[in-house]
Amino acid sequence: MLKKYNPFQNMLDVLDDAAKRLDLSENEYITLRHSERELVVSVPVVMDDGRTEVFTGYRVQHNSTRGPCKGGIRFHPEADLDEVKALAAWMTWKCAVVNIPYGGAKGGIKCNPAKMSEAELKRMARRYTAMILPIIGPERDIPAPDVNTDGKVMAWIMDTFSMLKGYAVPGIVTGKPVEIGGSLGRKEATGRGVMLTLLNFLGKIGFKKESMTVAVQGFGNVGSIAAKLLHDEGLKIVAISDSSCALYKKEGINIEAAIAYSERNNRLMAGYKEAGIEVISNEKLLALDVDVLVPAALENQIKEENVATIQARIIIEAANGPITTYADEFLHKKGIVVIPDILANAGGVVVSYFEWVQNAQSFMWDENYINNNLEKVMKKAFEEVWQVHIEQGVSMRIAAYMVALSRVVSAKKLRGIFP
Ligand SMILES: NC(=O)C1=CN([C@@H]2O[C@H](COP(=O)(O)OP(=O)(O)OC[C@H]3O[C@@H](n4cnc5c(N)ncnc54)[C@H](O)[C@@H]3O)[C@@H](O)[C@H]2O)C=CC1
Ligand SMILES: O=C(O)CCC(=O)C(=O)O
Repeated sequence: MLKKYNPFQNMLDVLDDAAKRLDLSENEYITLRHSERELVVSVPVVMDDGRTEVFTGYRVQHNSTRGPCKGGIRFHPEADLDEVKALAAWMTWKCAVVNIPYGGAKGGIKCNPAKMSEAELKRMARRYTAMILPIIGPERDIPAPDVNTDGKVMAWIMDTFSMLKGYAVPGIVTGKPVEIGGSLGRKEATGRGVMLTLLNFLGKIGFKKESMTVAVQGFGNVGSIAAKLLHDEGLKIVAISDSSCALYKKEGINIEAAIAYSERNNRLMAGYKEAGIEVISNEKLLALDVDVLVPAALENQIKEENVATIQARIIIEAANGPITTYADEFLHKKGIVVIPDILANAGGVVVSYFEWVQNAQSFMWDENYINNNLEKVMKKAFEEVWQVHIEQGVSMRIAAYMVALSRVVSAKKLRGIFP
């Protein structure tokens, strides 16, 4: 029987370690071991067959010291309070590590979107919005897409919030369609940030990117775009997977064809054919002998049970929390580099920040401007983390937490809200 891993406990383990290395007293950071606010809501939905089903929804605000809370909303059968608490805290650290003026939040609804019609999903998203309305707002807490949510869901949330306010409020969500105030480049931003961060890292260690092999677990928004952009940079994507299958091709998969297939096939790769492609198991994908492994699906994918099988030289965490604490320590001791989630996948929230600023200005920036600014923010954050990593001799994860935690603690001191 597999162990149940608690992602919030994983977050606390790293937080305590970083706090110790920063020489923080418990008083200075104890509040950050707790969420500021945790809202659990019942979301009744009339299903297409006339039954009423009551889903459980969450919105957790971990910390708002540095600005309004920010973070995505996921629809997933395994969503629970501990998961959403961890994801909210990771948003606090992520926004601090890239130094954008936000705190951290996250939301979720425990449901199986694969078994729901679009009409049911829409009614659920609207009702959930109404239930969390008292704690969200463009100056308080701004949702965005995450697993199984996208621009369409953000548009429903924006519409519901706007209906209840009586006027259009585009700044209530980010990641919405461009036609209603979304930002150019947001859809690609998380995958772009993953690509930029990997290139920043390769630049430091002097590896040549051309012909490096890559395996990507998860082929949704983040994984498919990271795969496409890494492929465009000359890396060879030899394996991809999603919840329906995992695929391997030694010579490199045709990523554009794979993305086109997934879009036609309800975002699933099962049944995809290409000369020389093999179906493998998800476990085998994680254990492939590749240069770079990109977990881009869910938490706790690399854990005690399978960490010894990992052969990749570099793991870049496109997903939030894909590696448990035990596995992280194991990989560190083995010399496998892990580029941590709060740095590697921060591109999404950076462009969300640009979207929110554009909404406040009622102005639209062009895509080159957005991508160039994203690149600058990601580079600066990488350099800051790298410096701590080298100077303190700690893993990049601990270094990233140290950068983030010192920013949040110093903001708390400045605001005089200590402890
Ligand atoms: N969407 C965004 O802007 C951001 C997302 N993230 C994180 O990236 C990860 C992926 O999110 P999205 O791409 O947005 O979600 P998505 O819903 O677009 O894609 C998730 C993908 O993972 C696959 N998947 C699910 N379970 C799997 C399993 N056991 N094995 C292999 N594949 C599996 C799904 O089939 C799908 O292809 C999550 O951890 C999310 O929190 C992080 C930063 C921003
Ligand atoms: O774009 C955002 O506001 C947050 C995206 C997100 O949920 C994440 O970075 O995990």
